[in-house]
Amino acid sequence: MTAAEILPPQTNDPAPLIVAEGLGVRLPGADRPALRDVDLSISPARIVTVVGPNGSGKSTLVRALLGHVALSAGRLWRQPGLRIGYVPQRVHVDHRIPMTVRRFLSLPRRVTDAEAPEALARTGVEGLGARQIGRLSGGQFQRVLLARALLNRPQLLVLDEPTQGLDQPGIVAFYRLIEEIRQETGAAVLLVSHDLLVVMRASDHVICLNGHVCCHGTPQAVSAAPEYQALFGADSAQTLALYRHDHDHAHDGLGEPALQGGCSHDHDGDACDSAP
Ligand SMILES: Nc1ncnc2c1ncn2[C@@H]1O[C@H](COP(=O)(O)OP(=O)(O)OP(=O)(O)O)[C@@H](O)[C@H]1O
Repeated sequence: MTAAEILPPQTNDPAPLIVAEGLGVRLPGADRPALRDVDLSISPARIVTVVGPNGSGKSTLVRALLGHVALSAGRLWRQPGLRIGYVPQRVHVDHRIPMTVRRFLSLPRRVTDAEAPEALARTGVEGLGARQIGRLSGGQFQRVLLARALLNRPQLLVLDEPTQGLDQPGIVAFYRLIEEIRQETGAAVLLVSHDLLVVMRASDHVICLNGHVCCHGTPQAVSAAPEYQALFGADSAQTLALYRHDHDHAHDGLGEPALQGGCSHDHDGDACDSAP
C-alpha cells in the first residue's frame, strides 16, 4: 500500500487536509513496526503537535504523511493538490561547496528575485540573501529553512524539530513566528518537537506518540494524562501550570474536553499502558 492512496475522509471535520486511519509503517530491516494503528486528522489553520520520546516514530510519522515511506497498514488521504512546506529534521549542506542563501532558496524549485527577499523578510532574516549558507548561525539557518518552506505557499507546514540548536529565547521567538504565519496564511502546522513547554502552549491538538498514539487531545488534557506523564516524568504534569496561571485562567483543567485515545494494550515494556 502506498501513501498516495486516496480514500474519502472518514471524519466529522468538514475539510481536513490530511486524514490517516490505522496507519502502520515497518521500516526496512526492522523487526517490529515503527508505527502502528495511528489515527490522525489535520484541519486548516490548526497547529497539531507530535511529542514522544526518542525513537517513538515521530519522524517516521511525518515521512509517512508526506509519502516518503510506504505504509505497511492503514489508509492515508491527502487533499488533492495539497501544498506542503516541509522543514526536515536534518538538512545536509556541504559547507565546502559555496552556496548563497538566495541560491539555496531556489532548491529544488526556482524562485523569483521578488519572492526570495520577501520570504526572508517574513521569517526575520531580511537581507541575508547574499550570505553563504555555511556562515549562518543555527537560528538564522532555521529561519532560512522556514523561508524556503513558505515559498511553496503551503496549506500545511510540516516542521520536524525545527528549533534544534536554538537557545530558549530563540525557541520562543521561532514559535511566535510560526503562530503569526499560521494567523496570516491560514496554513495548518504539523509540528514535531521536544520543546514540551513551548509546544504545549502553542498547539491546538497534541498527539503523544510511542510507536502508537498513547493519548491525544488538547494540550491541557494531554499534559494531565497518565500516559503523557509516564513518558515524560512526573514533572511533565506541570508543563502547562505556568501558562494556565499567567494566560489562561479560563482553562484551569476543570471542564476540559475528555481525553481522546488511550493505551490499554501492551507496550513492549514501555511505560504507557494505563487507561486514561
Ligand atoms: N531508516 C531506518 N531503517 C530502519 N529503522 C529505522 C530507520 N530510521 C529510524 N528507524 C527506527 O524507527 C524507529 C522510529 O524512528 P524515528 O526516527 O521515527 O523516531 P523519532 O521519534 O523521530 O526519534 P527522535 O526523537 O530520536 O528523532 C526507531 O526505533 C528507529 O531506530
